[in-house]
Amino acid sequence: MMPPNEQESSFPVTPDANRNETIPVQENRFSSPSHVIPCLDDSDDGPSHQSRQSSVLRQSLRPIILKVFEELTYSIKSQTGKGRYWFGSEEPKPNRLVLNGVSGIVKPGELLAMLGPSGSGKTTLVTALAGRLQGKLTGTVSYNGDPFTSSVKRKTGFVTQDDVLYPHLTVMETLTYTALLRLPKELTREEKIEQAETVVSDLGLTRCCKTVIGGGLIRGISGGERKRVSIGQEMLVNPSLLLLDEPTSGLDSTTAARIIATLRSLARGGRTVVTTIHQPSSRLYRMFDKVLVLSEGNPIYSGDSGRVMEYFGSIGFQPGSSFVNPADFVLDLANGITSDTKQYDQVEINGKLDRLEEQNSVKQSLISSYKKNLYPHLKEEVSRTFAQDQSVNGSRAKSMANELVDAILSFTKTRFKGEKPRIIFRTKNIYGHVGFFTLWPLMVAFSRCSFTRPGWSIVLLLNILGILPSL
Ligand SMILES: Nc1ncnc2c1ncn2[C@@H]1O[C@H](COP(=O)(O)OP(=O)(O)OP(=O)(O)O)[C@@H](O)[C@H]1O
Repeated sequence: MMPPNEQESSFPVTPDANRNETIPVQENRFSSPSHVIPCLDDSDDGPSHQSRQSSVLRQSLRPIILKVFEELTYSIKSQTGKGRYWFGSEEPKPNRLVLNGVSGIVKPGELLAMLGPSGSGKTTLVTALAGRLQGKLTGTVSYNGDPFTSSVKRKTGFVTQDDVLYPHLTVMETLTYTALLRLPKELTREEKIEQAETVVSDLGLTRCCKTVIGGGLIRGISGGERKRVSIGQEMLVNPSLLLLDEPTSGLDSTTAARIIATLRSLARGGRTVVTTIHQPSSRLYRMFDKVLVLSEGNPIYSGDSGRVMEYFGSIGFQPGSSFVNPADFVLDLANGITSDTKQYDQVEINGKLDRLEEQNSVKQSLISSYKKNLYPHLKEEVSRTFAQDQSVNGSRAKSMANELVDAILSFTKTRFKGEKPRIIFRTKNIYGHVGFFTLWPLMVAFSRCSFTRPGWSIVLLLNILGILPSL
């Protein structure tokens, strides 16, 4: 089957555009996932003990209200053009697009899965969202409307594909040391240890908590347990935003389902959870709230997981059977394989070249359909939520500005022994000039929340100009 020509979709709107309600977020707490099968000695933990631990965890949760990424593009220098011309000048290396115009929104309470064939850019995207991508990244990633800062970093958990764990420590030791090192100093040592114990219990690791992690030469816990320890390390700090790269790779379907259910449970507790995943079963797929499908770095679907079949059907791509796993269907499409292409596969008529051309044309058609049908609605939703961000930031900035004005008033009152604050404007004193010219632009910056925007350089300039007359 040749691809339908950039079909105009009858698909109503971007799934989320009409969905005003967010996923019901449970009580804002570190919820103990109900699905987690209790381990042998889990029964030792009394309910009061559990609730006390949960309350410790609840205190550290500061939800990231919204997360937006707009038109994200990432390119790398291709390694192919290494030949040298005469006189040592290097042949220019063409840039290779790894991500091309990726957009999306994830809200607290939601679990987003990024799907795509191997090499489609999932790891690159999740690394970019974690603020750890080196190189040329264009586009905007914002967290509650703000860029990635050290404060966001503290609230973000990132579980990488390759676990980095110390092989000689037991599971309990690993999580306890992580708790002691990463939890805030406001918590006592005992509370930190309790928190590690809660995570061990929540992730069903009680049975192996005294087993060493193991590694190349030392036999230790299983791959699934290892993955859960890595997730546990991030869960310990109770992140508002949890990013995971292939948390289920190499695991059996039951363990994988358990991990995804844990992630969904964490999302329902008020967190924003984003995970990459290779080949989810239909059972796993149903647990996702949203999916983003990538094909060679290009998005071909972004939205509600439950409406993926409806969307592709609306642009002319139907599955071969009605009992297909949606994840298999979209992954085939992302590879440019339709139900009809598979029949060609079996017959092997025109050889590989024809098939490749056809697959490329299917991919191009899907990319164009995304741009035409889904992207405009997504963009609208992004800008609508962005406006909400601005108002949230605005009110936050106003209260910060009020606090700042109060601080200035109390400073001037003590400094000038109760005189009215306008003394700042009259005095030739250096304090007056520095105070006025330094604090006024700062207030402007607060009220406009322009610390990270070009306005900040104007603020700096005003500061310098403000200090000059006093010298
Ligand atoms: N720093 C880099 N240098 C060279 N190539 C890179 C770099 N980063 C990413 N790539 C390339 O970009 C593409 C996307 O890589 P990425 O790891 O994001 O894919 P993926 O979808 O996570 O794949 P997998 O599912 O196999 O892990 C790959 O072809 C990879 O080779």
